[in-house]
Amino acid sequence: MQTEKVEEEDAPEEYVALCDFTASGSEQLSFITGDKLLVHNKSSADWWWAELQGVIGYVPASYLRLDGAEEGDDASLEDPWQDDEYFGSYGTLRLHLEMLSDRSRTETYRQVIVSNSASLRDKVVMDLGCGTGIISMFCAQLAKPSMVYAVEASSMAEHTRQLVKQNGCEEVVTVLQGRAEELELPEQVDILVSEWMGNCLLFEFMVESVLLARDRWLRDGGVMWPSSAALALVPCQADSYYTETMAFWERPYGLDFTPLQPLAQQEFFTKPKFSHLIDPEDCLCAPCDVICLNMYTVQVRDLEEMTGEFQFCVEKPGIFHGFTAWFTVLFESLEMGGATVELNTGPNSDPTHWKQTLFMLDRPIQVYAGDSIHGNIVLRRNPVWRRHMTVALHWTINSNTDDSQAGTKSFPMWR
Ligand SMILES: N=C(N)NCC[C@H]1O[C@@H](n2cnc3c(N)ncnc32)[C@H](O)[C@@H]1O
Repeated sequence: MQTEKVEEEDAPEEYVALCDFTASGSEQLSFITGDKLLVHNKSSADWWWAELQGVIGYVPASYLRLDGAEEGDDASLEDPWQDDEYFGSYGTLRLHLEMLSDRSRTETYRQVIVSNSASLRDKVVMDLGCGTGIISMFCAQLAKPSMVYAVEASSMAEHTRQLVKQNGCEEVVTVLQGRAEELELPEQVDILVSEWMGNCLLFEFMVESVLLARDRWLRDGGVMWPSSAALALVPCQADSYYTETMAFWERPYGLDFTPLQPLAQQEFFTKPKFSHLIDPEDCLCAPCDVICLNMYTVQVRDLEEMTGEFQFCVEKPGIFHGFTAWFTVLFESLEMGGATVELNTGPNSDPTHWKQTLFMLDRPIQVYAGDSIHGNIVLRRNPVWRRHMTVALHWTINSNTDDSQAGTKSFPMWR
């Protein structure tokens, strides 16, 4: 006898919060570490529909663990650094091809070596996260250091050894495979050079490895390349992105699809848009540096939460769709008074593979010349997923034309 399988509505499951979460929109649910949430619907891998003390909303799935499960039970929490996935991705050519094809990035590092070639003579260098070894081979070809330790944790290292030999650099360059902060070097280094910057400067948090290696292997008076880093921010228009992802639903093929707009907002505006190429014309005013890192003094603990204030004066009327961020790094000269080299990934410089990062507000706001937009940005490192962070923006618009408006929004990157 055929019995009809009755689809049981999945009974809600109880999860416990592993860390605090601050909602960035009315459809999300805030909670604090230890809160017990009832998950009613795992609507996507990243966001679940849950209830806390009678209130319902979206919550980030990665912040939760099934109640009663032990720390070790959750395989995905085995490695908060996600090293297998992370170094696995760098064991293939795709990302190295992208980085090597970025001429602005790669030529800047070459220029740093060339303009310091005399001072590099007889120096000991560490190239942290050398990838295919391009920076190390620039050192060996364009200067005469006594030794370059090319450190690479991914399986690319074995190919890097071959490239070093293929290019006649094996006398100077030693490739070491492993995490830089765990490796034993035979000596301290005079220069720690690394290309560690991620989207929005910090994503991947490879910078933590650079700081740990600095503390362990850079000799007193040694040089960090980059020497400093700054995150820039600007209020901006993003009309084409808004039109493509939100306005589109107003009259597609003469139909009214506006009921999908809340979904579009959740899907397209909840996370930052990486690889955004902002047109300089879309900047509503001059950018400002909101976070600055001195690579000699910044500490790993400082990376947990970084806050930057901003005060913008709108230079032209337009639509305030959101904020765009990018970074600049500086390479100080080895010679006193020598020229500093800059790598700027902003809209007025040669484009790089990082492009810029766009943070879309939930709703566009008309602004006028003379309006002020002030507030702050908070980069909060994910307490569970150590390569991820949340970027929270708080702003107030004071206008002579309109009533003042205030807003706040948190963007997970990515967990
Ligand atoms: N955003 C970036 N510039 N990523 C570059 C990352 C490169 O450094 C390597 N890498 C990242 N972290 C480490 C580390 N702690 N130790 C050694 N290599 C590393 C990674 O395998 C890749 O080849």
